[in-house]
Amino acid sequence: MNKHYIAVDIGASSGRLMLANLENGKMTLTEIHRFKNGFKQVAGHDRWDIDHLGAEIIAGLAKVKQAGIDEVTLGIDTWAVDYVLVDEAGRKLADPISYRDCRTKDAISELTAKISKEEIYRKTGIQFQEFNTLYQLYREDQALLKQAAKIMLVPDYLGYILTGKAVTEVTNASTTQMLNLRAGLFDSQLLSELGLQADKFAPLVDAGTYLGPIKAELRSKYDLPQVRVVTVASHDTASAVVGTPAVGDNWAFLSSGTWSLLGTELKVSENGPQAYQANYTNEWGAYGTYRFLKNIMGMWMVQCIAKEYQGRYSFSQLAQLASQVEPCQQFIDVNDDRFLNPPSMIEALQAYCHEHGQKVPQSPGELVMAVYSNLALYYADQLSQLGQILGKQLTTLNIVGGGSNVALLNQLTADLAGIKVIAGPSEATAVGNILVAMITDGELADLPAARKLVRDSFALKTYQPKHDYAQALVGYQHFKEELR
Ligand SMILES: Nc1ncnc2c1ncn2[C@@H]1O[C@H](COP(=O)(O)OP(=O)(O)O)[C@@H](O)[C@H]1O
Ligand SMILES: C[C@H](O)[C@H](O)[C@@H](O)C(=O)COP(=O)(O)O
Ligand SMILES: [Mg+2]
Repeated sequence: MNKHYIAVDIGASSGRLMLANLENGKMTLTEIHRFKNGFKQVAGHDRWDIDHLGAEIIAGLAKVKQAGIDEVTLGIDTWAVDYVLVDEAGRKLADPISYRDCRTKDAISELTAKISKEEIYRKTGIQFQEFNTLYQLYREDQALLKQAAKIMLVPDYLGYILTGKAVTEVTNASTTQMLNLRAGLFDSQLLSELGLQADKFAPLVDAGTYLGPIKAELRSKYDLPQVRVVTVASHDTASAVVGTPAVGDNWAFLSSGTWSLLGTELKVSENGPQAYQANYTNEWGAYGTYRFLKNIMGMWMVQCIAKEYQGRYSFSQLAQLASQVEPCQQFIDVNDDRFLNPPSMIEALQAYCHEHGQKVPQSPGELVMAVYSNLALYYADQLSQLGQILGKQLTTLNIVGGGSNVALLNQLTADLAGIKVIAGPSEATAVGNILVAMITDGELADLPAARKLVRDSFALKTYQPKHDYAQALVGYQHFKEELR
């Protein structure tokens, strides 16, 4: 492949530009640029620094040019649900508010007093999370919303500032909980509940749509290569699923990053009563698929612990400390709302254990093992529920993302879920981003061919169940019953 592909993958904790090369039927990824992401309190809300993210993309592209590459194809994927309000002149009206901001507290109960949860789920098939765009817009500053010409989801906004072209890519648009499954459009009733018209959003496009060239003024101002921007599966989890090296039909994925997104890929959405009761979501995937998944709190909890130790321990050091601690010494519902954005994760974990009569973790290793153990218990529980809802026997769990680097957690998950775990690639999101651009360019035929390339290119590790945690699993079920 004499073409160069760049993935811009911006997760909640970090962003990266990854350069792909294809030789002898194998893809290699080179990290060109990595930068921190995160939100800060600005003007009364937790906000992302969207200009910083734009500047880091430019900085990464300048490095590509300095490396002697004059022409690239680029895709952008980021976290979901959050948006930028843009005026008629295309200027942002404010920095985007983070989904972890408290402004949407109790918004679901308020909005669903007007239109029932059952009706919203029948229309959209999307999980109820208070941070969904639907509730953010419901709580948005109405004057600012009126002043806005367009609502742009974060990756679409970043594509817009690079090219001047505005679109709304569907994998990420589905996370708003405003897309109607049957119509394939923003639902008119939900829009009217918000006092919005459909043209408040740019036109919907499928993943893999060519967006346009980078603006000439950016190229000259920053000495950048020629850049063709393709709107890929712009929800990072959608790209992660594309990049999952799955084979056959009985597989589940765990996109393990700031969030743990556990689910499987469907050809037809599943928004029946069982899925509704279990709060599973039908986020749209690339190529007409659906990502039937559940959000689990994820490595966010470890990120917070690491931050509270002022970065004294790297993530691998924390995993090493955790490996010296017996697993499953306490039971914690990792999806308890208190863990979404606590002032102190350590205090939240310890208070939870006090309240529920569980052994209180104290040391860094005990805290991280408590998180790993209860993430793995939650994964095991959800895999069982996933199989029941879909009536299928799931035999393999593909773990991708940064969390797939944690051998201890991969093994614990295999043991507790009694399932084969295949770990990697850790940068599956970036890989999936590039695969969609390659399919658009005709460099790859389709999704199965793309996933074969992933299997042929990246070292994957397999973990078979080998330790018996029957007692912990029984204890966890009792703990869950007590929570009800
Ligand atoms: N070598 C490692 N050892 C332990 N944990 C790791 C390692 N590498 C990554 N992680 C975990 O993966 C997380 C980052 O995953 P990543 O997919 O990059 O997140 P995101 O895309 O949400 O920014 C870190 O917060 C950390 O918990
Ligand atoms: C808020 C959403 O649920 C979140 O964006 C999730 O869908 C996601 O994609 C998180 O990706 P990370 O790479 O930040 O874990
Ligand atoms: Mg990510």
